[in-house]
Amino acid sequence: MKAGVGVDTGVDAVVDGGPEVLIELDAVEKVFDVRRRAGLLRREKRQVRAVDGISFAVARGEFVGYVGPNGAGKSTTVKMLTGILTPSAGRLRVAGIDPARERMRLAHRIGVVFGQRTTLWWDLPLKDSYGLMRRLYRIPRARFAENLERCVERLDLGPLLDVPVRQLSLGQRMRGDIAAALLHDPEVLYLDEPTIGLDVVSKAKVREFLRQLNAERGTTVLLTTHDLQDIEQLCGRVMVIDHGRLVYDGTPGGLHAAGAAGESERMLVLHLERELPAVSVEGARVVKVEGPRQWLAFPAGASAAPLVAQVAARYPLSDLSVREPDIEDVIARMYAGRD
Ligand SMILES: Nc1ncnc2c1ncn2[C@@H]1O[C@H](COP(=O)(O)OP(=O)(O)OP(=O)(O)O)[C@@H](O)[C@H]1O
Repeated sequence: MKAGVGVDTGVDAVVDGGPEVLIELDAVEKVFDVRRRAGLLRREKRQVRAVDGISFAVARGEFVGYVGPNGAGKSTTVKMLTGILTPSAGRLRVAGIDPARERMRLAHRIGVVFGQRTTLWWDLPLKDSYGLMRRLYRIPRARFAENLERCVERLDLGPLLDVPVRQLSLGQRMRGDIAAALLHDPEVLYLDEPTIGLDVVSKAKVREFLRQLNAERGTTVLLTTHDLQDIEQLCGRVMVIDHGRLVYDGTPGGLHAAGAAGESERMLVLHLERELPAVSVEGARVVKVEGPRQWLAFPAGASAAPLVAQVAARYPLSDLSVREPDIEDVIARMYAGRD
């Protein structure tokens, strides 16, 4: 492992009167048995080691990013943390509870938001879903009203309360789901891709809400995302998992340093009015041309403004966008930096 890419379980930080540990994994493994057809009659048994000996501790109030490439083992970890899956080996505790053994008791202490799926009732107005949540979790009326009011106000849900969930846009539905996960005051919130597919305004709204939730209420958050900006804007700590193993545990800044083999780059995507040879712009290089569209890479730390000014002055520009580097880019560079 490259120097600076240390894996610190964080356990040291919590002994003797340190912050309270809320999530604790000790050498946790999850192995799936997969059967696949290997001929007409034969079936082959294969094992997939989705989580391969992971140890970490998250203290109360931390906002932690849990990232990694597709298939790295993130969802499997989160499923074990909610009690949906039982670890094959190792020890796991959330708020002192063994999730697989006491899933229902744990449900009162945690909130879960899956970006790709909703926990809301599809045909019911948002507020009816919330009413059902209140009964399901046996939330006292006064507390429910207070929590709902805060979420409605801060997530701009007021005009949406009477709208059936299936009529909500993705961003509206996501805000609705986040509120639903918080009505019972969970101490821990797991968020799986909460900003995926959202427009810039909705992303900003969701991030600001989560930031406040963590700062004001001290809710501990474990965030799975492919969006580097989620990590940079929200997380004090980021853990990178790959092939079921923890390969980085530290600050988001340190992640960049670990991936410093090549400087992080952003992409300026130009839509020209017609097909042209590769443009020539100081401070950026053309990496792809596709019809009237051209992709220009430039250092992530540099401003896009002078590049846009140069292009606009010299070429027939009809539209443009800037693509941020994503977590995969950074992780790929992290590996490239190792021998
Ligand atoms: N129920 C299952 N049965 C068999 N294999 C599984 C099962 N669930 C996950 N896997 C395998 O375990 C590995 C880790 O999957 P997991 O869904 O945890 O990854 P992930 O990091 O969440 O990926 P993504 O970013 O794509 O959601 C993958 O190889 C996946 O195919």
